[in-house]
Amino acid sequence: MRIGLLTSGGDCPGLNAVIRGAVLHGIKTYGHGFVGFRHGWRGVLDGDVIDLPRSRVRGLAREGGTILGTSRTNPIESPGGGAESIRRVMAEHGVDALVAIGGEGSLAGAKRLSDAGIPVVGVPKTIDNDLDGTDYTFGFDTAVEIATDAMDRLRTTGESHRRCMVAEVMGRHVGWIALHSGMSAGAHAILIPEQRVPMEELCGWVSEVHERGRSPLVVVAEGFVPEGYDAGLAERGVEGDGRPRLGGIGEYLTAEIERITGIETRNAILGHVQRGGAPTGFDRVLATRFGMAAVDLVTDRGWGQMVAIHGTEVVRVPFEEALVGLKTVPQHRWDEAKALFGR
Ligand SMILES: Nc1ncnc2c1ncn2[C@@H]1O[C@H](COP(=O)(O)OP(=O)(O)OP(=O)(O)O)[C@@H](O)[C@H]1O
Ligand SMILES: O=P(O)(O)OC[C@H]1O[C@](O)(CO)[C@@H](O)[C@@H]1O
Ligand SMILES: [Mg+2]
Repeated sequence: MRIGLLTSGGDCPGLNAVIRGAVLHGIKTYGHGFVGFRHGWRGVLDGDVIDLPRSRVRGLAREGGTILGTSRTNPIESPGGGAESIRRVMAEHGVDALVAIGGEGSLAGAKRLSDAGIPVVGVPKTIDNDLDGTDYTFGFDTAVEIATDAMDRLRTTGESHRRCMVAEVMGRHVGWIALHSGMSAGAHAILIPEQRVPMEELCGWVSEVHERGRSPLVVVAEGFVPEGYDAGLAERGVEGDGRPRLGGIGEYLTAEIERITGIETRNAILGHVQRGGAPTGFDRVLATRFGMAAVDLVTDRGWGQMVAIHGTEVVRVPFEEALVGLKTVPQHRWDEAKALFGR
């Protein structure tokens, strides 16, 4: 078979390891051939294709980003989109099947194409870890490592000045990165989109920590909204694709904490640093296994499914099961973390 790979949505560490795992396993085990579509679904619509021989994936497991490039192109509603155009492009390039490596948005597109008869399977990716149907997505562990390292550094400068430090991490709809990096760095408050904490409660935690001689560390996910405030708190307009532009809640909290508690406070927005650079060992292994399993899935003609990890086993999950809703932080995980906030 000749298999076309594409990476779609925000990039994340481990995408290249998926490509390498798929190509090596596919060539060595089955004798398949591989091409890559450039810039996500855009390349599939435009027929923008590169060959992926074994030599092209050498050493890729440790490289960040994606050698194919990515985009947030909608494969159906974009100009030139739809199953018929994609079928035509695949035929022109002799591509028998697609492996879509993406988050919930990109895989929703893959599901619709699969429903329309396109032979496509999925590989779940995102630093946000918000995809249901898999215990982990690769990229998440790397993002947590990067954020933890940044917070360790914020703590030493914070302690030196007896300041409160606010660290804003990614997490548009869910707080997994905030929860894990905050817990790992010993944060005194963690604020996530799933929980609407009032400002008074947050300031209470900050003051208690300061009173016992420590420098408070507050970790906030970009999608957090304090109780009693509306969702438009950090108005920064919208992205090209209509998503609200996030980033800024940390700045807002910093001013509010300083105003309410009188404690000198500083803010750091970690932003895209969390998505850059080499994947951790955990993510390299997960991504490599996902790439290999996706090729097994294609070989078995398991269209309309994605690979996933349940416990330590790589499994197959139908798109329709995996894409029902986002995997949010459950209440008990928040309660567990909250027991360590403040005093
Ligand atoms: N139901 C859908 N049908 C077709 N295309 C979709 C659908 N939902 C989203 N998309 C397309 O997929 C693109 C990527 O989705 P999104 O921006 O959510 O990224 P993602 O793949 O979920 O990855 P991440 O959230 O990690 O960046 C969207 O910009 C949109 O063009
Ligand atoms: O790269 P962009 O378009 O700024 O997107 C940022 C978004 O992508 C993610 O990194 C992954 O979905 C989110 O955490 C963040 O809100
Ligand atoms: Mg998404």
